[in-house]
Amino acid sequence: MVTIQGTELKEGILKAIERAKNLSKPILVSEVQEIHRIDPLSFFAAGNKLYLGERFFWKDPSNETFMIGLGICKQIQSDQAADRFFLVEKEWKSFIEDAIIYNRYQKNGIGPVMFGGFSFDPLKAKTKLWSKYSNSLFHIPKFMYSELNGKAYLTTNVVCTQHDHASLAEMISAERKVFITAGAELNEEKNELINEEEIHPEKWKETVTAVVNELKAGSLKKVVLARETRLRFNQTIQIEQVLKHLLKEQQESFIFAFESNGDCFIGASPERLVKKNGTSFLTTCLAGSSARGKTEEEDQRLGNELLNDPKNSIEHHYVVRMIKEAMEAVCEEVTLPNKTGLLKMRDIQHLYTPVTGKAKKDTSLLSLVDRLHPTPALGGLPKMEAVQKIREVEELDRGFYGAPIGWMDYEENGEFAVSIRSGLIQGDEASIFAGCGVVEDSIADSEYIETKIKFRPMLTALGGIIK
Ligand SMILES: C=C(O[C@H]1C=CC=C(C(=O)O)[C@@H]1O)C(=O)O
Ligand SMILES: [Mg+2]
Repeated sequence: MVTIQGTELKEGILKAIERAKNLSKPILVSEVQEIHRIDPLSFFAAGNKLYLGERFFWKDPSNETFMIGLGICKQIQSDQAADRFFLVEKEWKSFIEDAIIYNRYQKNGIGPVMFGGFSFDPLKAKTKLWSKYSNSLFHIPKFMYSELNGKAYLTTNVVCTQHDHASLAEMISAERKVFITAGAELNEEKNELINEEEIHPEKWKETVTAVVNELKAGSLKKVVLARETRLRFNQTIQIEQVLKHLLKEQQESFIFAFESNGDCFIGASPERLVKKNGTSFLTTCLAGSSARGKTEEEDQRLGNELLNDPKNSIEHHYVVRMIKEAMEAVCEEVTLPNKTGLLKMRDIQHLYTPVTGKAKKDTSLLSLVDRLHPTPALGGLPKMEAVQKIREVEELDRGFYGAPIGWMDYEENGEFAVSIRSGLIQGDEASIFAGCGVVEDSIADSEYIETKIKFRPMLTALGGIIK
């Protein structure tokens, strides 16, 4: 049983109504309370009735951070392409500027937090597939459960206008009591796949070959090409079931779900784009892939082959080169290990180089997202030329796939992942996405097999592959 005192919230709401009158603008009240641990997935599921379509779920690879948001108290969204990272940051700052915040805990990821992301390329023509997601889209939840190193917190956010009344506090307290004490049951119905359609695989391979030929001839070094598989199930896909599966099978990954207007973008990405804590930044180079072995020996052999494979090494090296340069431009110091490592997930292993840096003063999280996205793990090298090439030749509307997804708090700390190994759930259908780094030595058939492996985590979690 979780008991929550509502005294600060009530006081805050009274103050906020007054402030809203004086400043003629809506005012946010945010209250943080330490609470007993709740299973993060059942908190998400508890929002199923009241907040369906307005929820998010986030877990980091260390399994030390869970953030689950229910309801939307404010949305930041835009389809504008120019300065999109800067504009989101500006709107966020102005939203929290006059906020009344009750938070006595020195932690990142509690209090006012915005969660969301960006599309891969705002200049690519948008299709119906992604009509429910603006090119920049962030939600500030009404209620957020954060679990940080085993401690649990509940943030309640309320936006007050001058026309609101003190009774708002009682309404909010009653609302949160319902889902905090409900202890939601997970729906155990399994999703059953009834149709699977790879979107034009032969054409995709032809594009890969055509791009390889261009790489041999011109100044482009690498282009990441992605494709889609469309799935249909016997019933409305149970998002909780998909998350449950990902949480169990993809523990080394970021796990995210982001609902918008009835659709849900969901995935288990092993790739960190950037994490900020004060002036410390952490980012990751992840590119170059191989299957996992069936036995310990085979797995080690495949890992060693990957570490020594020239084609995969060059794929990886381009990412390291670009990220190092981007970090050096904004950091006092940048640290990289001198040897490439391996990162192993259930279905796949990758070449891996973590990068840490101490940022120069006033380097914001979103300015670094802007600098890094897309790294050559999702775009290519040189960056602008590669993105232009993808825009021209790729059939897929990537939408939020391959782009920054994550959160930022009111002190501007936060974390973004690169949203790969992901899919878009739309009722009883879903699209899943996978891409791979095409370099001069790429062979279309091998890249095709690589994307097949990259579909597996989402396909399995959706119920499309029975283990
Ligand atoms: C583009 C994807 O993966 C990237 C991240 C790691 C390894 C990659 C590769 O080896 O090609 C890709 O660059 C994807 O999973 O859809
Ligand atoms: Mg690759």
